[in-house]
Amino acid sequence: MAPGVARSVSVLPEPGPALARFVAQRAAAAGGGRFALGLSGGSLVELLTRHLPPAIAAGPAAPARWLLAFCDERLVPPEHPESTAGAYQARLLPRLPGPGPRVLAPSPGLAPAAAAADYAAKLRQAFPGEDVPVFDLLVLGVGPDGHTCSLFPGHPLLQEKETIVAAITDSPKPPPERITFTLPVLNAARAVVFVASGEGKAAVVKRILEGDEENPLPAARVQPHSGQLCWILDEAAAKELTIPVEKHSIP
Ligand SMILES: O=C(O)[C@H](O)[C@@H](O)[C@H](O)[C@H](O)COP(=O)(O)O
Repeated sequence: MAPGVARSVSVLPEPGPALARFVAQRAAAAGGGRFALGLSGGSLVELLTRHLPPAIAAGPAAPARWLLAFCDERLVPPEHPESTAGAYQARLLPRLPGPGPRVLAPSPGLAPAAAAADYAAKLRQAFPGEDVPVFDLLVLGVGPDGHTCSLFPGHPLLQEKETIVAAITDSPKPPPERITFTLPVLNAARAVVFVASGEGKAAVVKRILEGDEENPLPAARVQPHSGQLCWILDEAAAKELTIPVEKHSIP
């Protein structure tokens, strides 16, 4: 693990409520300022839809001061069941107390390279003066192959150092055409939390958290330069770990 990164690993019977509390706590810590939050898709949509509204209702984390963006997006119409932004907008946002967050979503109907450029322009506008947007919190998932966002093992995008949003047209995880934050954005965040559940993730979680590979998996390359890196796992995803973990609590 990169020096200086404060990493915590929490193992809980059910990661959802803990993740929601973590997001709510970080949002509340933003005080009266903006809270810039990036969300990934997949199983996180249901997890956050179910658990974030009650966690927000209980505290001072006002979504009206949030900037909500998506760490990657599948290039399908917003109403398509595979659309990450579409899923959050249909399922999570209506359950947050109004007025809701400012949403930064990719523009639909563009070709991959144009969609990436358009989303990067939106980010630059939302983070004026920042070469690389600095999010307060990024919530990421991890695939069984170690991908995160739409950054896949062995893909040239892992070497991307300049652009903040890249297009991929050969995603091994369907649909094939996507856009994604690049590693510079992920590693600029003040805090990153990964969530992984289920036995199917146990082997890759062990590789990422305990391995020291010459060619690290994409999720293992997420080492926020000045921030906090948290992993929230259920017992099944953590079952192959030998490192010390926090049981039943998050930092
Ligand atoms: O839109 C996506 O596909 C995600 O951003 C992707 O990176 C996801 O987080 C992982 O594939 C894990 O997905 P699950 O949590 O559903 O296993």
